[in-house]
Amino acid sequence: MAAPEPPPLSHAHHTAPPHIRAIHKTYQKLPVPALAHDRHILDLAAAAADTPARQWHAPHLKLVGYVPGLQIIPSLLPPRTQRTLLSALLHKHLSNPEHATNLHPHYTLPYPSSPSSSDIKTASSLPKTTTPQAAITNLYSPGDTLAPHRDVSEASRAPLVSVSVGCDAVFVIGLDPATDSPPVPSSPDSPDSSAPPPRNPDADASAEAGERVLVLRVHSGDVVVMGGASRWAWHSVPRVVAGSCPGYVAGWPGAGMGEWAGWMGGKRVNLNVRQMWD
Ligand SMILES: O=C(O)CCC(=O)C(=O)O
Ligand SMILES: [Fe+2]
Repeated sequence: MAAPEPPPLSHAHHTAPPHIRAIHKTYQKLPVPALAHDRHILDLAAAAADTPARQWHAPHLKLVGYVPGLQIIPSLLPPRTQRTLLSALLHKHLSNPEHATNLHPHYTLPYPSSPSSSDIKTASSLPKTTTPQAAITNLYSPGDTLAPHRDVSEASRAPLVSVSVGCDAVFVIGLDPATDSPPVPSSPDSPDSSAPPPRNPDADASAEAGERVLVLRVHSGDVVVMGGASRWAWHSVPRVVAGSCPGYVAGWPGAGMGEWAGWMGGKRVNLNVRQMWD
């Protein structure tokens, strides 16, 4: 599904539509225990543990209906690849002062040895829909949020590829009925239709009003691909869930890190891969 025309760069300054801002606020404030039971959140890991009732789960699931073109690939990166990716990002690339980040003025860290280039190659075996020409590394702690926005700075319509490592997060994504054209329903034969979206009466009512929003719990190793109409969709991260980091990430990078041991146990890293030009 090809993405529509990119919005003009000036749209980077637009404010998110009210329904996206309202949903973002709701999940920013929801108590942690309530998150686990919230019936609007699509949690593919929970669904996988509950397969008979949730036949729509598939290893390479494409969801259509709420946000067309959005692809969610649960657990694409195996644990070893996630750890290699962390070493490549945090020890090799971001440790280089030439890649000035907002962390550099505050920290001088002892870095362990960098992964070899063959390890990095393995870590970058991501969907081939996008030629990686730029990437953003977002580093979150519980309490951090990413406000609703659209990524409109790229001249290419190629999908955004978003990789999660560490603590779980709530990811909100939706279209603006005032400016986004209505989604094209998929034909019964299209691969997208193999996975109907979960039923949710409230969400259906809001979807009828054109307010198509998906609230997703993303886990370590998941990859979200924003192609088609979802390429220019509004999205946000209202929540990073404390205490949800898997042990194999919390234990990275291993022994000998002194006070930094276990540091990743309270973090989420998002690698947002982009193609800038066609
Ligand atoms: O952290 C995420 O999952 C999303 C990051 C994002 O939307 C961005 O970097 O533009
Ligand atoms: Fe974004």
